[in-house]
Amino acid sequence: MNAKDTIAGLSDIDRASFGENESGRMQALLEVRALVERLEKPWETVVRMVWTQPTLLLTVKTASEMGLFAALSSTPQDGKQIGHSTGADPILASRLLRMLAAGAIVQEVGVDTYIACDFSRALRDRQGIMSGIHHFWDVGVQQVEKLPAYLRRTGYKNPSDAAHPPFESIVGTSSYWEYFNEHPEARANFHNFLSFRYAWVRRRPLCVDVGGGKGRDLKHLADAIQDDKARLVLQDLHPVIEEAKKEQLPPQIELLAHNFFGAQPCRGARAYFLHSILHDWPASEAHKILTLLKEAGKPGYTKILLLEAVMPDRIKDIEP
Ligand SMILES: C[S@@+](CC[C@H](N)C(=O)[O-])C[C@H]1O[C@@H](n2cnc3c(N)ncnc32)[C@H](O)[C@@H]1O
Repeated sequence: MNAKDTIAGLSDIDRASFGENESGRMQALLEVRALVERLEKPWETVVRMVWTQPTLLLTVKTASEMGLFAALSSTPQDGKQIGHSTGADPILASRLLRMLAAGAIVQEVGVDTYIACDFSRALRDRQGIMSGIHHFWDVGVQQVEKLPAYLRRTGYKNPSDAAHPPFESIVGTSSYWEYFNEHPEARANFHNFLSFRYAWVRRRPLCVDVGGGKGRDLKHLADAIQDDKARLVLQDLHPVIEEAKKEQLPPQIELLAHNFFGAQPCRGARAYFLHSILHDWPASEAHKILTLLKEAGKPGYTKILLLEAVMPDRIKDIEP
């Protein structure tokens, strides 16, 4: 097959090509990323990292706040019309729309003419997937800016003091969770964003989701097992549990404010589940969290289930 045919074949592939085959879709994504790395020249890679991606990110943030995604529809409109309907300078609206079209976030259908696409429609909802972009502004931007200087200052010592993490010096509070106590809107952005993550589902009659956020995983578990007698317990810090109460979770999910550095009140569970918890803590704190769960569990019966993204020793061993 020549290069032209190969490229034509690639453009026929999209998410729908894989149906329910999630692993096939992930495998294709890894292949495509590897293809980009093989094709890109170093200059192009750096441009993508320092210009294209940050610019796209700030354009999406600005477009959301301007109401630009809400102004788009399936009827083609030019930048001027869209600018007028949002109250923005039409020239600025056109410039942002061109950037969004280049990033495949809106669809360009003619010169300076655009329509909404599935992704831009999803971005209309401030509490939807867009909350991830706002979350990055809440706590990500400062880290991008200040972490290199922090590490330089500390002589490139691996951060392992849970009481004084880099976050404290960069953002000013001792942890994300402290920061969220002082900024409930930032906490809402974080948990709204997490609600979109893939869910963990296993058939177990009793599960305590430790640091389970607003209950996304337990809700999927409850839906999957369809057993309203299964006792499922959602635990997180008090303010998060208060947020979870607004989520209309299935009735068999009990909500319990609990700090995982204290003795586990729910004893002898079939499973204690920790999704993206341990990576937030140095080894000594992770050890403490697990020890408390081990003490609460029933020997030979209880399982502690960890779901974490783990870097393989070699990048080439990444599994979809
Ligand atoms: C990265 S989030 C993961 C949330 C959820 N498991 C998920 O996968 O969507 C970490 C969670 O740990 C919670 N958390 C942080 N410190 C905690 C503590 N000391 N006790 C209980 N939960 C805590 C946070 O509120 C947050 O919901």
